[in-house]
Amino acid sequence: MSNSTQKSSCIVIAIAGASASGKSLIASTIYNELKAELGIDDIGIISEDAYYRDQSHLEMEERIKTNYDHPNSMDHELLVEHLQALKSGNAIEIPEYSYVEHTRLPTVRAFEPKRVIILEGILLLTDEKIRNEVDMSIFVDAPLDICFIRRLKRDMEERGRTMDSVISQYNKTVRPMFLQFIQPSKQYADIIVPRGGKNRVAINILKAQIRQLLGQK
Ligand SMILES: Nc1ncnc2c1ncn2[C@@H]1O[C@H](COP(=O)(O)OP(=O)(O)O)[C@@H](O)[C@H]1O
Ligand SMILES: O=c1ccn([C@@H]2O[C@H](COP(=O)(O)O)[C@@H](O)[C@H]2O)c(=O)[nH]1
Repeated sequence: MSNSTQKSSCIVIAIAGASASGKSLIASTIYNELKAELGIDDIGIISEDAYYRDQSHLEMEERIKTNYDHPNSMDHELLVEHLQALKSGNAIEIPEYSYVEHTRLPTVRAFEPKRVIILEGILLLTDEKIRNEVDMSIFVDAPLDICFIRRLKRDMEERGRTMDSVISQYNKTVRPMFLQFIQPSKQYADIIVPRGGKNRVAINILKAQIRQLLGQK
């Protein structure tokens, strides 16, 4: 539960888990289904990936070497600042990130305060400062081989990667950082969702819990 000292009517849900475990799919399913009940202005999704650090000062060959699965690659300070601003009723500007350029774009996404904010990202639960801002935390638990197959397909189709580059990054950083940081952060989850993004029973339970939290605010 949230340790935040600010009194807020905003509920923050964190969805963590391995890359390609189904976090975005669960987030967008909950968003689409609850938006019909709550209204489009009352629920929103924030991706932790938007908070990868800006690397525009680095050459491309340096950017490619960054370990994007280590907690230090994320600007969690800015994410915490943004969550606190939203809870205080202030709008924020979320950075836009390019997986192809490996840096922030010059554009931002304006985001108004909402009653429900769904955060999704691999490293969210590794950071106590983020955990303190969260009302309910979820860990999506899909087998790593399945995640790898999904990631290989997605990164080649959507993120401009070759098969060799996906395999090399997976062996060098994605898998080791999952084992070192992401998997142990499962201990901080309130709910563990097996099988990834299409677990209907889990999604219904999560929606019911969000409604209950809203009723308590
Ligand atoms: N349970 C599932 N069954 C089949 N495909 C899935 C399932 N969950 C996710 N996917 C697909 O796998 C890919 C990665 O899922 P995504 O939700 O984007 O992962 P993440 O946000 O955890 O990186 C997407 O193409 C998504 O549609
Ligand atoms: O420039 C970048 C930034 C991130 N990544 C990889 O993205 C995943 C996290 O995104 P998911 O949508 O949760 O899969 C992370 O594992 C990074 O390795 C990247 O390759 N390049």
